[in-house]
Amino acid sequence: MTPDLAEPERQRVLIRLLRTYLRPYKKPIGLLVALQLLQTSATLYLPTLNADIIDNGVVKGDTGYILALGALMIGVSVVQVLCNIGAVFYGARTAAALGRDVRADIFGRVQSFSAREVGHFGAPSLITRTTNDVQQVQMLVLMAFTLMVSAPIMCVGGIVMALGQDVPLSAVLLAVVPVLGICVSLIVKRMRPLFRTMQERLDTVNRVLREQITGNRVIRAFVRDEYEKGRFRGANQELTDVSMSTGRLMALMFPTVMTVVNVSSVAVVWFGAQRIDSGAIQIGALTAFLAYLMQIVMAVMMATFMFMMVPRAEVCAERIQEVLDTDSSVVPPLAPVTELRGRGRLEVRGVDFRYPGAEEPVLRGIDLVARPGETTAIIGSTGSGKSTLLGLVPRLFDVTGGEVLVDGVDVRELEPALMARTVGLVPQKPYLFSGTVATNLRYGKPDASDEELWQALETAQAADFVRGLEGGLNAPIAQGGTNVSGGQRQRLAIARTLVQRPEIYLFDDSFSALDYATDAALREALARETSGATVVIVAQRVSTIRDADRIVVLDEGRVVGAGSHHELMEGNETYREIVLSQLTEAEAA
Ligand SMILES: Nc1ncnc2c1ncn2[C@@H]1O[C@H](COP(=O)(O)OP(=O)(O)OP(=O)(O)O)[C@@H](O)[C@H]1O
Repeated sequence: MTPDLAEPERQRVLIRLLRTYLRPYKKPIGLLVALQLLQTSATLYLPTLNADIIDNGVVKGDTGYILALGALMIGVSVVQVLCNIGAVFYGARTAAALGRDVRADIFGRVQSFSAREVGHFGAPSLITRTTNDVQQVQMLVLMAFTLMVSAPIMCVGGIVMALGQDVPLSAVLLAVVPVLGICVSLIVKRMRPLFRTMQERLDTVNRVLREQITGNRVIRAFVRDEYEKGRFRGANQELTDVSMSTGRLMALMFPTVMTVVNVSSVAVVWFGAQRIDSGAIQIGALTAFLAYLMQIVMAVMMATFMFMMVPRAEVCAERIQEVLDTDSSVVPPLAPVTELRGRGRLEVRGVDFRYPGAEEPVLRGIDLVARPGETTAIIGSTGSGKSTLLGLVPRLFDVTGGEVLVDGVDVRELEPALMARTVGLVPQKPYLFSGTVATNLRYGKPDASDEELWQALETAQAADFVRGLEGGLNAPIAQGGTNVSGGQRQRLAIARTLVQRPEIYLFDDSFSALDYATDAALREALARETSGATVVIVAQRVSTIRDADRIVVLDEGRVVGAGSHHELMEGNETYREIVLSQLTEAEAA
């Protein structure tokens, strides 16, 4: 799904992301750079001071000199430590702020997505991108703040200071630095593709896990635990394999670097001893030289650490940017209509709809009108396009042809808040959020009073069951509403829409999990409650819709008939077939 970008392009994506999100933090970044400069200079100065103490204090037995320079060394060390603390503090704070900002923007973008974009990325991948991917970029930033200033200065400064101690001895550096550079870049190069695979496999683990948690009941019912365990084991093993491969490369890095360090230390001591023997340098200079060698190697090591993180962060940045650059296919109107003149007349005019990527449209040339004060029912066989049609009204998707009008205004022109006030959809698979019964019912109208909630519950035939719950309105609801039954969930979802009091009610097969008596009682109460409103009911069950003012029959995405129950029984073969598959001739009459 993620396009495979070329390496330079991927680097540009990371740089663009960092530039955008670091721009507001110029001041703290400037401060931490200054602090890093100071602390690195102090670090570089210390071995020279040490050499001075040895050569001019210890060797000559000058205690006063040792004390004076010792005090200076303590002062320099204090400056170094304080600057380091300050730099780490500002670095961590800025990196955390960057992470927060990127996460907020991804979340905002995902919220604007229609079902089409969510389907394109997949929920697990969107979650990984918002959490893990952002964290990788955040970690790189933190590392860069600590090292980007200090590592190059340490490296170059170390070389300059080493040259200052003894030029011929510095020839050792000519061999050490390139050898280190080559070893490290070879290892990093091999790591890049592995990191990309690692993020993708992490996505897979998340997907499998999510599916297994969501589908837990089905897995139990089919006793497929072993099969699912195997599936997870496979995904988990693949992630482990790629992690092991990167781990092995990282493990290779340390012995390689340490070998170079040790060999070069021996070389420095060997040549240094000869230089001391010949009187060219003093013992202090050799000590300082060794310290600078260590600083140079440490700088290269730290830079390597950072570069090891770059490929992974690049992959993550690309995945983050992909989400941020994706526009919702349901675009908010440029000049939104904020008020409607009417009571919620719904008209579907010549509507076609094709799902993204599908060859055939699922709806073709649909015309229908649902008027205020009337109940319009839509019936049709499974897969005939009923849910799709309802979804076009609150713009879960936008039509691919024709138009959907509310009080004569195209829904694509409506201000989202006005849309929410006007159209209330009870989806086929209602979703309840974690919280309480009350927080769920107030979802569309946060200021609704308890009386309003109870009234909606009464109408939805859910009052008795809520009264029976411990805590009543404050009874806890689990994520997805998994701690209530399917029928109870449906009724709570109906009550939630009733609390909102929209002008157009869309019930998508919302009575399917109810028994006949509850279904009838609910429809009767609903008729009283929603009188004056436009009600559209999608149902499979004939008894649910036979009393509707108008019944629209859908077949393979087309309207094949419309009228009252009796009219359709007389003249519509598709309707007759559906009805007679559920009722006898006598019952249907
Ligand atoms: N997200 C989607 N992507 C692609 N095709 C889809 C999608 N959702 C539904 N479809 C297809 O569109 C057609 C109509 O589906 P829809 O859910 O609207 O039917 P329905 O009449 O509501 O069915 P049911 O009575 O079973 O709920 C089906 O053939 C289905 O395969």
